[in-house]
Amino acid sequence: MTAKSAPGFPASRPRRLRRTPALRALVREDRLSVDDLIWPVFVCDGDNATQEIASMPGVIRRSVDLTVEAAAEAQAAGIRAICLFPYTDGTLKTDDCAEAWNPENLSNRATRAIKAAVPDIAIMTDVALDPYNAQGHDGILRDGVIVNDDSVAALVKMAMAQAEAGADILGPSDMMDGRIGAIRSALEDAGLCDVTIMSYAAKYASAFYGPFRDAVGASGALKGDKKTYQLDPLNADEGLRCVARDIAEGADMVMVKPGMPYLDLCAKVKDRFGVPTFAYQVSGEYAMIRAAAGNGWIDGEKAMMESLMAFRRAGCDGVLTYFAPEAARLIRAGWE
Ligand SMILES: NCC(=O)CCC(=O)O
Repeated sequence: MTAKSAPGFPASRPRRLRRTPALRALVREDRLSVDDLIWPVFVCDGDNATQEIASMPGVIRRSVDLTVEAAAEAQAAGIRAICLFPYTDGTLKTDDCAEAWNPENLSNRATRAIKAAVPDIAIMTDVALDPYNAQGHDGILRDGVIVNDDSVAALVKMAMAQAEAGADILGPSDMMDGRIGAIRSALEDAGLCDVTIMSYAAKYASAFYGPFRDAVGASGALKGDKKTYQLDPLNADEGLRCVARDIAEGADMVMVKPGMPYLDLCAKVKDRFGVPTFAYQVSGEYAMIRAAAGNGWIDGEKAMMESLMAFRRAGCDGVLTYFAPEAARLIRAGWE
């Protein structure tokens, strides 16, 4: 369209509109706003406790009390939503993953505490069994096989405990078949019809999740890989079919994950379905930018902001990013 209607040189000199900051601002096609950011936070046990995560410099785990403080600070910075990830002690990991639906588990305690103190920030929770699974998988493993339907039954119990704790957005990240429909009907049956679901709909089997597994204490536990449930990085059509299915089953929002290597999927999802579309800029993407910046190889702030703008350009309504507090600060300071 643009190419067909564009006049040739010298009638068209696109650099005319790039000459000054004012002209560039006038014709800028999109904006990155603090409203677009969801901040993933890691929660650990203890009081007034923080723990560093070696593979994610600048990211820490916080005890529930400090997570509440961080949520209040995030809200003051304009961030609308945080996403909770618990670091689960090894002694609580079992083959049946029962800690996942304990109403008093770390994630549910954090949700209640944040809701009580910072009621306006949206809380997203992670629905997947891996933090609670002695086998490190997102589903239940039997005789070396991830069993789909029993995993879905466990995920429903987990999702319901999170919804009852006050989560605003459930984020099923497990990639089992049929979990969105099962969670949606359980919510309806329980009268929790306003709880939203952001489905990790197109989640790829990716090497970029490595630092996250350190952050939630799952790296040691995982045996094998997740290729029987997460998507093959070469499959775009299959990703789109999963998105279509999850929307049909009751997802309010969908996510593509990881983010930067899968921007093509983000654009296709938004174009094809027109639903609220999010990307997860995952731990490995964060770690790469931080590591390169830490070595002086790239300008960390510029690379971070450019990476986040790319999600908007690709059509995403928002992005889950560990950079959220830093990006919020720069956006509010008028970053261009
Ligand atoms: N279910 C959440 C994740 O797997 C996050 C991955 C990452 O940040 O690497």
